[in-house]
Amino acid sequence: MGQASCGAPCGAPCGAGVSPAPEKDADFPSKIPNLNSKIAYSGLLPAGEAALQQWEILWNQGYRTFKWKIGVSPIQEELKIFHQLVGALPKSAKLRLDANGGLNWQQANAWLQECDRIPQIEFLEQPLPDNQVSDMLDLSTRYCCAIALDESVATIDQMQACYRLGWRGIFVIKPAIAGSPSRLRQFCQKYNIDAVYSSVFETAIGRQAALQLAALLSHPHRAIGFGVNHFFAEDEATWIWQLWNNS
Ligand SMILES: O=C(O)CCC(=O)c1ccccc1C(=O)O
Repeated sequence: MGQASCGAPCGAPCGAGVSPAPEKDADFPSKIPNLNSKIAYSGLLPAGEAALQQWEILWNQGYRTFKWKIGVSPIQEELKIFHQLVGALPKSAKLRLDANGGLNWQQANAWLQECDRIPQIEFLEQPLPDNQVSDMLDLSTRYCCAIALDESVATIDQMQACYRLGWRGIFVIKPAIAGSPSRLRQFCQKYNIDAVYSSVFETAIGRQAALQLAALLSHPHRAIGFGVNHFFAEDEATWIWQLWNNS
């Protein structure tokens, strides 16, 4: 769990412990049985300038947390779009930045400096390549902005290794690739992991299984990363639900 203040030198309120505002479940009522819970979804934005148009469409569908990919174009270009995006987003919105391990040390520091000035930023995800966990631990002590690990914690063994190394920040968990659901449940519950459950664009069946785990184990104040259906030409969840209810 995040704490109220991180002790970083900026003195600003720390994002790590701040609960995102309660959100409307974007897929509510769910087309999948037994998933009509109050879990909020994070809407995935396209990389680059396209995000400037897309966020509002998702906002109007009920999304209040968004994820934007960074580390794709030159940093100065991305920072410019980032400031436009943050300026356009309502103050109550939350924005997650996902670098997919695409930044170097200097760029990660530059992004975190920017993030520390912007309260809407919920976290920066996987700033450095997956094998640079010690450097990400180091980064997490330098800034208020929370950091999430994703590629570094792809499997349960990796989650355990990072926990042993001292990682107490956010774990982005992809149930479809993590491994045994019962081991995953044990790990999350035993160590009270600050978990963000997230999609890997799985099939409708994989999505249903992942959402069930997410409903059980997700940090209650964090949106889950399953707001991805707009990236598919067809809504598989609808398709499979119709298949099962064709009587
Ligand atoms: O996590 C989310 O919010 C959306 C899902 C997402 O970003 C994603 C989807 C498929 C494969 C990799 C990733 C990723 O987190 O990098």
